Amino acid sequence: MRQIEFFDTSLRDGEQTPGVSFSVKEKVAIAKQLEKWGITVIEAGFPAASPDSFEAVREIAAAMTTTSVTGLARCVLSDIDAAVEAVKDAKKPQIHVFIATSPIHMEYKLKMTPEQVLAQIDKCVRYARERIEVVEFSPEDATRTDRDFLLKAVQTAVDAGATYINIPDTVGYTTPAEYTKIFEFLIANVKSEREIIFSPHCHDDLGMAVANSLAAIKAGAGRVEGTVNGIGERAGNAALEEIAVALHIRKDFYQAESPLKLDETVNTATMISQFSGIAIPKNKAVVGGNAFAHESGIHQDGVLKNAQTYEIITPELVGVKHNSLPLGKLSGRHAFTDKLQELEIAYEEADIVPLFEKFKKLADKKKDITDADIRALVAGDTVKNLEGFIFDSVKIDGHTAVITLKNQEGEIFESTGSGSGSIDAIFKAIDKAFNQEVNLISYSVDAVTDGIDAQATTIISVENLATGTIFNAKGSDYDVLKGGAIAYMNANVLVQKENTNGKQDKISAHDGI
Ligand SMILES: CC(=O)SCCNC(=O)CCNC(=O)[C@H](O)C(C)(C)COP(=O)(O)OP(=O)(O)OC[C@H]1O[C@@H](n2cnc3c(N)ncnc32)[C@H](O)[C@@H]1OP(=O)(O)O
Ligand SMILES: CC(C)C(=O)C(=O)O
Repeated sequence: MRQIEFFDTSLRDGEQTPGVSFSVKEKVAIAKQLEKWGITVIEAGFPAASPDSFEAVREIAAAMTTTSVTGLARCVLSDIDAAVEAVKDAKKPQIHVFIATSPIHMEYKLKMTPEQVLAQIDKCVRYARERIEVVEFSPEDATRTDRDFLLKAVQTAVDAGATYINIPDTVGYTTPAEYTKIFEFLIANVKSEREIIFSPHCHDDLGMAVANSLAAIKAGAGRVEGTVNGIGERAGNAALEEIAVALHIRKDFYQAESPLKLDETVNTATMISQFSGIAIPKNKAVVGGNAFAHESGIHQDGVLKNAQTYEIITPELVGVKHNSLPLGKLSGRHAFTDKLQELEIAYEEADIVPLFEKFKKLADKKKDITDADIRALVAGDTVKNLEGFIFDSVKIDGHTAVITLKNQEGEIFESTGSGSGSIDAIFKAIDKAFNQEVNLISYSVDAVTDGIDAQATTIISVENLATGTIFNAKGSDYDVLKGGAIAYMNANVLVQKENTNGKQDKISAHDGI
């Protein structure tokens, strides 16, 4: 099996992400984590860019024990001097020299002829190689470079002493099939006595950075460049964690493996996200929050029976403790009962159908169903056992409320009330529906779950004016008004029962609901 070298440029190209700037201390901490992860070479910065860039590369070079450290330099002697000075104390120092070779870059940016560019490559790679043994050369914008000129540029660098040839897709322009041909062409035609190692360096402008990098590996590249979480200039670079996991999962196809300790992947990704301030998208491959979450009923059922039905990557592989089956409107009964068991909620088989229906109604309105939601849903469900009315809906129009109640025969009662505010109007509507003398003693609302769409529990105390008995009742819903209406209706049901069955002792919320 071929071992692919992993070259991480999170601290150089990754820091070119608009808005990202790592402190020297952060860079050293990241480099230590990259070494723990198993990265072969860290491009620690562009030493000529600023004193801090230089200092970070110097400190990282001194701190690494097994990982190679390189610094980027233009084909400018003073840049190479700065890079050499910064990496020279590394146990395994390298230098990375680049110059653009595409017509547009040569003519408009460098204002150099192709011959001048070739002469500069020869001079600068030789200069670097006289100072540091391992030199990498990059013909910038290689994928928009004329193939024959690209071969000349690469051959010039190899003849001048470069060991590594990096073929950057600087503007994310290439495709897997085209990039494959470029690598096959160069590998077949570059002449050297020494072993030359080729690498892809891909940007994600067309969303193909990882696919292009993998295509290059398949075509014979022995090293791959990229960043953690794919951070980098514009749309970013190829995400190294995705490449490493793709090699691992599709060993059968790539016949190549990464040196990474994959169970350090999530730790590394989290650190980069925290220090860069760039959040990891939930749906990102390998390290996104949803990478091991199964939402829909058919998937959840499959995963409960055998995780491999819908999981090609085990969460443990990349350092995640376990997968998750978040409950939502697309969940099925298997996942719902699994959650009741996980939360150790006792239930009768007969409860499952009505509880599940209630859960589905809640899930239609609330995106993230949390454990607390499930507990509140099950606790509040006892209202169905009460005789009399079941709350159906509430509509508010200004200070007027229209409530709908259903009795056990399925008959619908609508009642309207007006008040000084929404709650007052709802309670007046319920008073009318029950037509009994009730005095509201206290009313309080508590958020019982997280988020702006959290469920709230309303706790109500009322006095039955006919008997003087105090009743407590509660109601839970994601809609505070509806929760209040349910609580007040529950209290009224208790009052109605007493008026029908004779005087009761004071009834607490738990007794009542
Ligand atoms: C594709 C990539 O990611 S390349 C890496 C990008 N990274 C950076 O740019 C690092 C941060 N950069 C910097 O701090 C600065 O740009 C510096 C210190 C490198 C240079 O700053 P300045 O000397 O002020 O030049 P400036 O950035 O304005 O322009 C770049 C100059 O380098 C030249 N140049 C660009 N690339 C190369 C190269 N590979 N080899 C030689 N010259 C180059 C440009 O033609 C231009 O030259 P000019 O001044 O004669 O027109
Ligand atoms: C310097 C090179 C490797 C680069 O970052 C690019 O071309 O994107």
